[in-house]
Amino acid sequence: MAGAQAFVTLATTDAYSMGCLVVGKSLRRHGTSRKLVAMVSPNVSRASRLALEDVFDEVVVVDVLDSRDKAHLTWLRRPELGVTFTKLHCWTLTQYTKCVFLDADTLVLCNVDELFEYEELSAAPDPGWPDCFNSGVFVFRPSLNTHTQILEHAAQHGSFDGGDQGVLNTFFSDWAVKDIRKHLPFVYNLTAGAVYTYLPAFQQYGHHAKIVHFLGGTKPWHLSYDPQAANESSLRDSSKNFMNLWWVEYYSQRQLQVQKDDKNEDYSVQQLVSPQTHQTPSQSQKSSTEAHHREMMMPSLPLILDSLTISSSSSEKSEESNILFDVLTGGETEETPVVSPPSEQESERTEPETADDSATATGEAATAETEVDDLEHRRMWEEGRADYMGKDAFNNIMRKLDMFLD
Ligand SMILES: O=c1ccn([C@@H]2O[C@H](COP(=O)(O)OP(=O)(O)O[C@H]3O[C@H](CO)[C@@H](O)[C@H](O)[C@H]3O)[C@@H](O)[C@H]2O)c(=O)[nH]1
Ligand SMILES: [Mn+2]
Repeated sequence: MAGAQAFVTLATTDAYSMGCLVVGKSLRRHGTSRKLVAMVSPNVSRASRLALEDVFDEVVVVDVLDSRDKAHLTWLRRPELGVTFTKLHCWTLTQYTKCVFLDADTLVLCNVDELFEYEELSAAPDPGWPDCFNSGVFVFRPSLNTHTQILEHAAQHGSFDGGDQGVLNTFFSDWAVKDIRKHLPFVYNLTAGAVYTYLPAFQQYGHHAKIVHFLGGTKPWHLSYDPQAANESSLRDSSKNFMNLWWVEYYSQRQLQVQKDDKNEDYSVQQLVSPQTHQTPSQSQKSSTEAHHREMMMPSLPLILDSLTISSSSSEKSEESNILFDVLTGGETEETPVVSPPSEQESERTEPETADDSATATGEAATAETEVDDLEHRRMWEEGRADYMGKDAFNNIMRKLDMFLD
């Protein structure tokens, strides 16, 4: 049998912990069957760690590795990135046979468990220099041997960008040309900047986005929720909408509560395996920590999803996701038509099929067709394949939320 597999992320500060929380929640929302591991440095606060333990199977404390490569980092104008060397510790997680690393500034939009079919080292091209891979999303095999080799390589050759991406690209130096199967499709590491640099491609393929990466100096947690963007449907605002979607995921507390309860079944087993990484606080401790965490780190934002996921007392997970679906997308309670940005399927569908149909027949056919569409939409949603660029675009979701909260 194949050994355990895990998604891994990293935070060396409380701010990046907010990102990790969203990575974990978005993976759970889309029903991953793999373990979730967060690596944190010792300075990450207890409140942040406890919040992470609610979502992740393991929270592993790792030492901070610093590249101390000030020259290169200053040149990159991101002096803080030396700590990204800490990422290299992911190779020590040998309790897993294969892992997928996700930067703390990524947001998962659908189930991406198929990534485990790829081999080390698989990654998507970096948008700035596509012969380099971006190290925000990559598939790897934990191995102490590889870990030592990479650290030795780093000590000897340094990093051309001062961060982990430079080291990893010179270590796995044949990535660009050796084996195309190790090139992940760009939709697994879609950088918000791609929207601006190649808008027509984004219009063509943006629907297939699977993981968004907020690469660069401005992270979602630096900004606050922007209702303005939520009301705009221009594709150029998609990166802002992704930011808003990030905040919705961040606040999805109740949703998390239910999934956490589901997870608890094997929580104790996990504890036996790795007692050093798991201090399980009591339920009341957890919720007060959660509240504390929110007070400490969250700016003043409406707790949208708290009031949204009203059905969290239900123990049926599928029922839960149906109700969430209804509230987010209109579903059975739909009163006004959802306005979607124009898309090919959309415009085809609204065109009358034949001009000589009687009004009643057309009406009936249209109703039947809408029902089929609704069912298909619901099925896609339940499979974790929400259409964030179309029907489930943030502005549509917000419109429904506003209706619901009124
Ligand atoms: O103070 C920090 C900085 C980074 N990180 C972690 O390291 C990752 C990478 O840093 P990030 O700020 O996300 O870098 P990017 O803006 O994504 O920049 C690029 O350059 C980095 C340095 O080479 C690579 O690690 C990234 O994958 C690559 O996308 C983060 O997501 C976190 O997981 C921390 O925990 N604390
Ligand atoms: Mn990143």
